[in-house]
Amino acid sequence: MSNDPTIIYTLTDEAPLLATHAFLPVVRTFTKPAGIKVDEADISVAARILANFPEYLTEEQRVPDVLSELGKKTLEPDANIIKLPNISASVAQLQAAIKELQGKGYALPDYPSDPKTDEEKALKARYGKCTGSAVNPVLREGNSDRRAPRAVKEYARKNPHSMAEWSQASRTHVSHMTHGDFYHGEKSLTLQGARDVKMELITKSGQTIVLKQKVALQDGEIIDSMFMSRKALLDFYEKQIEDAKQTGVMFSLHVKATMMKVSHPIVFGHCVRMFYKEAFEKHGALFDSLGINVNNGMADLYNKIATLPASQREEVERDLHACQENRPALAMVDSAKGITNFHSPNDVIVDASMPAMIRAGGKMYGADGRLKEVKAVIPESTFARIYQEIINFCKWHGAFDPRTMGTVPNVGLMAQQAEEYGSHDKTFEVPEDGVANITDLATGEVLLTQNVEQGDIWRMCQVKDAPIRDWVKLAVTRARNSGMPAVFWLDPYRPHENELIKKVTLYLKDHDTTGLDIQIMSQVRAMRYTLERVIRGLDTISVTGNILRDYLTDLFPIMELGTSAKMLSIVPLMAGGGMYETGAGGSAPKHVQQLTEENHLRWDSLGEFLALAVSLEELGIKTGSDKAKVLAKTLDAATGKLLDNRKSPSPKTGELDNRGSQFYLSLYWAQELAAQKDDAELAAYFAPLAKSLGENEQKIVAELLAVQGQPADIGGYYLADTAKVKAIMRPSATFNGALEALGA
Ligand SMILES: NC(=O)C1=CN([C@@H]2O[C@H](COP(=O)(O)OP(=O)(O)OC[C@H]3O[C@@H](n4cnc5c(N)ncnc54)[C@H](OP(=O)(O)O)[C@@H]3O)[C@@H](O)[C@H]2O)C=CC1
Ligand SMILES: O=C(O)CCC(=O)C(=O)O
Ligand SMILES: [Mg+2]
Repeated sequence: MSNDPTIIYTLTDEAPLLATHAFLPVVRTFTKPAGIKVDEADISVAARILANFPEYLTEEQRVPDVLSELGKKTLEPDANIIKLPNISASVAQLQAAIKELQGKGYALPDYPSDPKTDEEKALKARYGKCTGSAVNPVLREGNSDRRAPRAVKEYARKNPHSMAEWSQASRTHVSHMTHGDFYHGEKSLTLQGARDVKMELITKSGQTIVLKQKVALQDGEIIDSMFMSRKALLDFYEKQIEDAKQTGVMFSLHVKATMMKVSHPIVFGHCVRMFYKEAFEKHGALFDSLGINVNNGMADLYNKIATLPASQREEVERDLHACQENRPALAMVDSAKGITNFHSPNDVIVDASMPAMIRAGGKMYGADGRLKEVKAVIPESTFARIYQEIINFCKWHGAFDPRTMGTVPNVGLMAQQAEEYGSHDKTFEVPEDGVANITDLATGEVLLTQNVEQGDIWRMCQVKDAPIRDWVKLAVTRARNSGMPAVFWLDPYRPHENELIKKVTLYLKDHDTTGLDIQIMSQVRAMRYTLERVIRGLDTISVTGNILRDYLTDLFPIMELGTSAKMLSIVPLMAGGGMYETGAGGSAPKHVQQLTEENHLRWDSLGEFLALAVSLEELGIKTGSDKAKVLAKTLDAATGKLLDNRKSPSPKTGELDNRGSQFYLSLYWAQELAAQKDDAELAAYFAPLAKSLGENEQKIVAELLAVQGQPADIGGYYLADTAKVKAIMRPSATFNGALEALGA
């Protein structure tokens, strides 16, 4: 290994991966004269599957466990990682990926959706490592700093995106549980001294079932024990479904089955079964025999009944339709294709789906392709209330105006698998009625206890002390650097957050906060306070736990900028390194479809441009490389110019797309470098590129546009053919030649 300063660039999935294949040669061309190495780390879902099953593969097919290696790298002070959004796979996506890999000659075992033997159970658990949010928790060894850079905010002010109107008469609302959910029965404590604990269930009959053998806890760590009652959840669903039917609004369920990969598929499945109650009662045995698990969505059911003889299948379909007749209309994910809210648990992901609904004036698409008012069902009340508050606000004040609204950056507690998002290995569907205890392994002392019933979802969450200290420090630093007030969204009535408040109050004393406006407010008050400021054009930092970090960093960017893809998303790693995420959004599967059908990639790499500039700046500071700093400064200027000149990708085929936008970024970056006075060597180095790209602008754009309008074959979805992707993503011989002239 050389000691050259290195940026590690992740290769992920779908649209971001496609864009990366075009962008990496640009990055390498520009960083080369500063002696910066750019390494690749393939953390795609396909690579993660292959890394997990070496014994099924030939020597040549095996791949190293890049994700684990990258996870280790985040603990080193010189880590500099650009992290693109990756697929957090649902079971259906996992199965599709396995099928594609098998078809490509990788002898992977089938996914056992209904495991019977111990061997099958072990296999399912092994595949489980590749599902859900399997990447981010491994890499996020730091807290989160997400904001709209000034240039991006200014651009949005000058070029406002569409915002639908809100009516005061809108019947759209949020429904959440009012008892029996995680919020209402939560217990929490801060540990005095390190301990090892186990999670056990003492059943009514006196039997002890150890659900988790050992969790090693640190001194000062906050732990919570909470459960969701199955009975309360089912009652809640029944009432909400009926209420939507009676009042004539559409029903839509919003969960986060990707990040909450154990609990939310169960929460989702109960809703689907309740909606189709009569059909499930009638055909329960048949569904079991087919191995149907609606925790994976109705898509799984329809796929499995397709194997039945026609008459039997038709009967089931008739019964499902009969249920629909008596139930409210469902919000659609894709009305043209008849895909409902229940199709797959990861089709409606709450952090993005609720803001999209609010932006659309509180409406979602119905089966007839028209926008309609909805009952947004978010069972867990813990965070659902913020959405009702913003809905109330919009009904009263109307839609937000991107031209005048203030900005809401976020400082989020995230490090070391903080809070709910780190709780998967400590989440259980309770097998029998009993008492669920978190018990000290050495002394037998019961730390937290809950009375639970069969089918309840019980979990333990943790947040370590060091990440909390770091989060408070980051909040103070951001408040100081931005001059904005900072609000900790913490609710003293929630046991966990009450423990956090104690620590926040204490750790704030470690810092000089003179002249800063730092407050602590419960979520609903914090939302109201922030929104009152937002409509007056005032900025407010939200300082939140992990879930609200996720929710708010889609919510506010989608209102302010139209998308969270334009966010700067930094993870200052606690060990001293940095990870730079690109935006806050996901990988938008429909973008790939447009590319393969029409050879147009609408994905906007702006988040990547912003991330790279910060990555270069940090690398410059840490390694004392003035050249890296110049690269950072000029890249920022080029990004500003890209926005001013409106060279972002268009969603429409036949217009400038991701590739065109990358070309303009390269042109402006080269021009900025050639024009700057800080480093004469770099100016001279990039002058010829600036000239050739400038002179050939029309020709390159024409070459890039010429390929659009026809299908493009990338040789796969989860494991595309890299050579094909590179050829498709780099169709301009003139642009490629100009980069190659500098040795790219
Ligand atoms: N950090 C990560 O690794 C994350 C990964 N994900 C994963 O991404 C997938 C999709 O998740 P979903 O919740 O639908 O969120 P997305 O952010 O992918 O989708 C919401 C919408 O935002 C727009 N969008 C997002 N990013 C861009 C971009 N760079 N350029 C242009 N438009 C963009 C698209 O809208 P339109 O085109 O209509 O304008 C898209 O349909 C899932 O697999 C999820 O797990 C999700 C969030 C973060
Ligand atoms: O890891 C994931 O699945 C999604 C992450 C996410 O939505 C976020 O961090 O904003
Ligand atoms: Mg998110």
